[in-house]
Amino acid sequence: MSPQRKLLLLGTFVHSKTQQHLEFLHNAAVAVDEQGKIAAIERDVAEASEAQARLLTQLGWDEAEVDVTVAAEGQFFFPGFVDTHIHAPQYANAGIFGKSSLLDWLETYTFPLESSLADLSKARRVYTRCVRRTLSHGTTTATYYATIDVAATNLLADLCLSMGQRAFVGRACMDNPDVNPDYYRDASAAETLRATQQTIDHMRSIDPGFDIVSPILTPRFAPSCSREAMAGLAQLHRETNLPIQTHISENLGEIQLVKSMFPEADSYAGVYDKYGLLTPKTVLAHAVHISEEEAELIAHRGSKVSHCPCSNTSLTSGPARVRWMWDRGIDVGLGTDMSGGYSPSILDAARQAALVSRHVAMGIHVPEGGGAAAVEQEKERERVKLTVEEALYLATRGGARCVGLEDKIGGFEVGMEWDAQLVSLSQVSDDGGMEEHDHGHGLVDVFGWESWGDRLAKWLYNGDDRNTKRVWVKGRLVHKRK
Ligand SMILES: Nc1nc2[nH]cnc2c(=O)[nH]1
Ligand SMILES: [Zn+2]
Repeated sequence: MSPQRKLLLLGTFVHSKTQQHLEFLHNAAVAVDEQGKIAAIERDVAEASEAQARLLTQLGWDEAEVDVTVAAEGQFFFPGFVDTHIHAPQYANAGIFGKSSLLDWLETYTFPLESSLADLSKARRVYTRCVRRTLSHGTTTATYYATIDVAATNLLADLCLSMGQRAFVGRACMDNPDVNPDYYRDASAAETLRATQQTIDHMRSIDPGFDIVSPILTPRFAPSCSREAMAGLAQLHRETNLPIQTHISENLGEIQLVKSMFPEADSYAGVYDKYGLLTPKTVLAHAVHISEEEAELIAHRGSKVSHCPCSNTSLTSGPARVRWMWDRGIDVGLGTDMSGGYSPSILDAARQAALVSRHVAMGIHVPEGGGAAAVEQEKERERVKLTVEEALYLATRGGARCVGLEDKIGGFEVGMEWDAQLVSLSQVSDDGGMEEHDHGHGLVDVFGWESWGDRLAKWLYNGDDRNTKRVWVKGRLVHKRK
């Protein structure tokens, strides 16, 4: 890859300071070095030009070696989104799920599509589009499931690297002949491990430090794996410290299936724990129906949860309880779970997380007739609702923690990497029209009197890819909207 130029970004920067608070840096400047790292931040200067001059002097950088990007009025820089759970091959099915729920959806829609991507020209089309599309929605890091096919999985890794999306790429492991169809499964546990190793070797050859693209060990979900395959993947994790991803407790039928298949375990989480897969580097997608004991076990092991609200609604899996998981000390991020979820957008996932938390609130029974119990339940209803700040935290820093990148991405701090998006919200002109340059800027209208907090709320609830003008990963410009 050709060496990158240094960057200087000027204007308003917004990021999560904590889970509950956004921080707004106005008239600020961020300097990014050739390695894509934030070298310095200057805040609260009177004018952008002053910030620029100060930073260049402080760093000893020459103006000629720096590319400058200025966020105009109504624009701001925001950390790139982290999608902690997405199926790249299923992109071709986004929106196609009818009235299915998990187990029949897998059989009817998903396995046939995934197996067809052994055709590499088809895989290239779908994967190229998936990476481009998610980048255009501001996803700078994606934790992908691929398929069982080694060549197509390696191709996905190649495409992420060449298009510049930070990615964890997992070959789907599924060797159980009783659950997986004959036309789409690994021949044996040994084959599962051998094929997985081939994808690890490939990713090491294209990105030796796993800087942009990293393998992730991917037992599809307990029912699709033999005990030997799960134990073997856990052994591989202990040898390599590679991350792990899988699904857990998404659907009631699935939970029954796990119970009948693994009588030796106390629970679904107990199956993964028994076979060594519950680790601090494990991301568990869904966790809709986990019990108190399972939550305690997951928290104790330090495993993370990818909350996939769009998928959980689309496949009628159920409403996952983010506040409840946070209360128990579980780190949570967001996943599109495309195409269980129909949307490729993490902004959309954040919005749906906020809405689903309100459904959780509405499900809390408030006894009639008032009294202390009713007051408590009313308070609880309020408490479980996610705020705008919390939803945007889930989309950025929360996701970064889930995938072990909290020191590198998710916020703007010196030493972190420049994974960011430039967001633009339309300014309404005095006559109620749009400012000339704002045509085609999407659904968000800013009148000018809104606080910055309110602007972010408008973006969360009505924003889309039309608002994402530029996207960078590790300092490299990876998407630009005309
Ligand atoms: N949502 C979802 N759940 C799964 N469980 C096993 N495989 C899948 C999948 O592809 N999507
Ligand atoms: Zn999934």
